[in-house]
Amino acid sequence: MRPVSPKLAFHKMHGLGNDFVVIDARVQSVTMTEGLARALADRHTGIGCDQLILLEPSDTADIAMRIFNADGSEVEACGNAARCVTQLIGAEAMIETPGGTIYGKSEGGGATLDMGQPRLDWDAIPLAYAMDTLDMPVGWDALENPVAVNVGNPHLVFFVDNADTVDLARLGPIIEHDPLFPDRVNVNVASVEPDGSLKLHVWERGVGLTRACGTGACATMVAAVRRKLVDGETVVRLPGGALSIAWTPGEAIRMTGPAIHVFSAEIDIEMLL
Ligand SMILES: N[C@@H](CCC[C@H](N)C(=O)O)C(=O)O
Repeated sequence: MRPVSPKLAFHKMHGLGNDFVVIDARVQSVTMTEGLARALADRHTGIGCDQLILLEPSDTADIAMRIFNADGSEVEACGNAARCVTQLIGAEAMIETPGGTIYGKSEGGGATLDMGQPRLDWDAIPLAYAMDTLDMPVGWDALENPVAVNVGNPHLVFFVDNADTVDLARLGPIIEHDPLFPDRVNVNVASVEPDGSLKLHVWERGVGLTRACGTGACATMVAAVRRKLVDGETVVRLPGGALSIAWTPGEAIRMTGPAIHVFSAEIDIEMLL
C-alpha cells in the first residue's frame, strides 16, 4: 500500500482579485522549489494563484515573506500579498521581504502598508545601461517614453490617454523580456482620469495580466508624482478595484486597500508533482 504523504496546509487569499496561496512554513516543514511553486499556482492541475507566498520566521521583523510568481520565479516584493499577510497575522506587522521591510496595519477588511522609499536610479531598477528613469527614450509600438521605478521590485510605467485601449496582452510579454531589463520587468499602463484618479492595467512579470498589482499601483503613483500629473495622494483604479496610494518625494509610499481570506485547506503535494 502507498504510504500516506504529508499534507500541506495553506490559505487562499486575495487583494482585489490578485490571488495567493499562502503557506506558513513556521508551523510545518516545506521545501519550496520552482517546480512546486509552479504546480501549486497552476489553475488546471494545482490550487491556482498569481503568487505563492511562503511565510518564514524572521530575525529582524515579525515575519519573513517569500514570493514566487506563477511561473515559479522567486521575486522581491508583492504589495497585495503584504496586505493579506498583515490581515492573517494580526493587527500590526513588520514583514521582511527580499525587497525591503514593510510595516503593515490591519484595518477592517484590509490593511495600510508603509512600503518604504522607491529607488529611482537606473542601476537600482535595474536597467542594462544608464539613462534618465523619468524620461526614458525608448518605446514599443504606441507605448513610449516610460518612467522606471523600483518599489522592491522593478516596474516600468507608461502614461497614455486611455489605458483601456492598449493591447497589453500583446506588448506586455515583449517588454517584460526586453534585454533592457536584466531582471525582466512589470509593465504598467496608466491614464490620468478627469477626477484626478489613475486608471491602471498591469502586465506582471512571471504571471501576465492580473486583476490588480499593489507594487504596480505604488510605482505608478511615484511615476505620476515625478511627472507632476498628480500630487500627494490619489486613488488607483485597477480591473479588480481601487487602492489609495500616497507618496511625497523623499518619503515612504503608503498603500491602503482590501485583503480577503477565502478559505483554509490542506493538499497532498505528491498529487501535484
Ligand atoms: N502582485 C504583486 C506583485 C508580484 C510580483 C511581481 N509579479 C514581480 O515579478 O515583481 C503586487 O501586488 O505587488
